[in-house]
Amino acid sequence: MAPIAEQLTRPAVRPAVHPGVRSAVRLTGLTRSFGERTVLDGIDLEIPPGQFVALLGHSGSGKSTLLRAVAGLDHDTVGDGQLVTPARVSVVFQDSRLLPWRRVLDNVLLGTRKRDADGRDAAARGRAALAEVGLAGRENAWPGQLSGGEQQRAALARSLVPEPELLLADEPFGALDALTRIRMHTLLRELWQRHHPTVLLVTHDVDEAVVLADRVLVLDHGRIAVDLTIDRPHPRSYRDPQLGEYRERLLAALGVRPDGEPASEAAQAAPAPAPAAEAVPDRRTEN
Ligand SMILES: Nc1ncnc2c1ncn2[C@@H]1O[C@H](COP(=O)(O)OP(=O)(O)OP(=O)(O)O)[C@@H](O)[C@H]1O
Repeated sequence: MAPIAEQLTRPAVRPAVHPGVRSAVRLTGLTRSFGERTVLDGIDLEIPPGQFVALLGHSGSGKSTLLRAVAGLDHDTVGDGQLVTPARVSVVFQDSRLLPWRRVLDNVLLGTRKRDADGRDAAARGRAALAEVGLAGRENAWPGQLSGGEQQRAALARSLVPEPELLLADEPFGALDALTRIRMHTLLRELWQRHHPTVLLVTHDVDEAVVLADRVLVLDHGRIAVDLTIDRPHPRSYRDPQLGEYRERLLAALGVRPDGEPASEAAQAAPAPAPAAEAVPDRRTEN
């Protein structure tokens, strides 16, 4: 066995990349620790190409750690296990991470070659991505001239330019007001429909998870404690009673009553209140 000092500096296993293959995300025995604390404890998970997955869990349960591992960004953890991801991966965070001294189009094109392998002009792709997220005409704006929601739209546009096979999103709407968040749900689902990347969305918001995702995972004590298929067609509405059932199951798994009280204090489970509804349109009809 390696000495402790060596173990502590042993880098986490990097994702193996399969270029050119529209591959699944595959985690086998994934373990990640910070010092003595094991945050991910032998996670096995397979996500087929094109699936939209939401990841829920209590604060500190390791959601971001899992996402960072999949993104290959977990430089300060130690770990083990196997990780296979597609070649083209984009990440969107809670803050847009736009560079304030670069105009919006330049931000969207950051790190992109002027022409891609097929000879397509990057600037044209950047403009098209901005148009897709509703920011046509804002190419020359400074990030500081955009609202919070617009900045997140620009971050989504930036994530689209490399045509990702896997889109990782760490609470991308967490800092937005409720109405903007609902609009962003619609946008994200539309972008998914059009480009069909595999999506792993970290969120605290059970409603966001059930209205957007086709599969919801709950992370607890370093393991996937719940793996739930949301078998409802799109467009979905928060008012859908069957979505309400999924919501209650997930809240129960998180130890929360539908009225927001901790489950341990629940003498009786109260029925779920119906939140303000807005359909998330989706041109595809799913079974
Ligand atoms: N760089 C770090 N050094 C030490 N501990 C860390 C580090 N990053 C995360 N942790 C710890 O790992 C645990 C999981 O953190 P993580 O950010 O993955 O949780 P999370 O589920 O995403 O939480 P939240 O929902 O609050 O964002 C936490 O206890 C956190 O304190």
